[in-house]
Amino acid sequence: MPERQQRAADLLRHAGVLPVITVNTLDEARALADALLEGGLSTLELTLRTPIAIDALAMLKRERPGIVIGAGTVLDANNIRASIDAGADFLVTPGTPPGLADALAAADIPVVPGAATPTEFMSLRERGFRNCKLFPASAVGGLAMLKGLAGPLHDMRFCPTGGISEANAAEFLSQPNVLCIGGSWMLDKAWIEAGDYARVRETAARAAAIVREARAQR
Ligand SMILES: O=C[C@H](O)COP(=O)(O)O
Ligand SMILES: CC(=O)C(=O)O
Repeated sequence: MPERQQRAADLLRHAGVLPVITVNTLDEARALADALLEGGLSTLELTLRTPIAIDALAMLKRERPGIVIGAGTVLDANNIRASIDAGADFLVTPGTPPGLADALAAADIPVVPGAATPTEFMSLRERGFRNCKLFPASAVGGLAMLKGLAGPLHDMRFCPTGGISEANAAEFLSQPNVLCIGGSWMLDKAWIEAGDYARVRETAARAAAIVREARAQR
């Protein structure tokens, strides 16, 4: 577990921003991944919310080996198995009930289990997890929640996701217990429907710049 924990921490810290993408076709997956990569975001979370998701994950790992891809919306052991078989580099969950936590602890891959309350984070900590997702971050207190967790859970690090935008990204990244922020603000549904991938690329580039600036100020 500690080595996998270190790998999870390293890849989140390296990413800084984790775009959360949901795709409906393989072409859309290619176009979005390319736009994010061109914008400077080479790590992404691809959610298992659509029927094509596992095929898209496998295709991207084959065709875009330079992109680090986490499977998101991992809800059960079947999702874990399918994601690993498709080549996922890591796994992300929106929440982590005990059975899923056990299955994640047994999976030989970096994982970022999600939770929303101190008690849930403490349950994950008991199983050895130290790098977790705070979801849905803004709805459960956002920055105030992260500051509150920093004292008692001082050895835990977080990837807040949910409600983060270009406007508040820097503030989240400036929290010492934040390794990375997740979100879909660079993947606006209307831009995707319009095929406006340039807008995705530009917003991704601004997100990458926010990470660089936040790092320079730490
Ligand atoms: O389901 C939502 C994603 O996890 C990211 O949240 P967001 O769309 O508020 O950035
Ligand atoms: C909430 C999220 O990003 C997930 O579905 O894993």
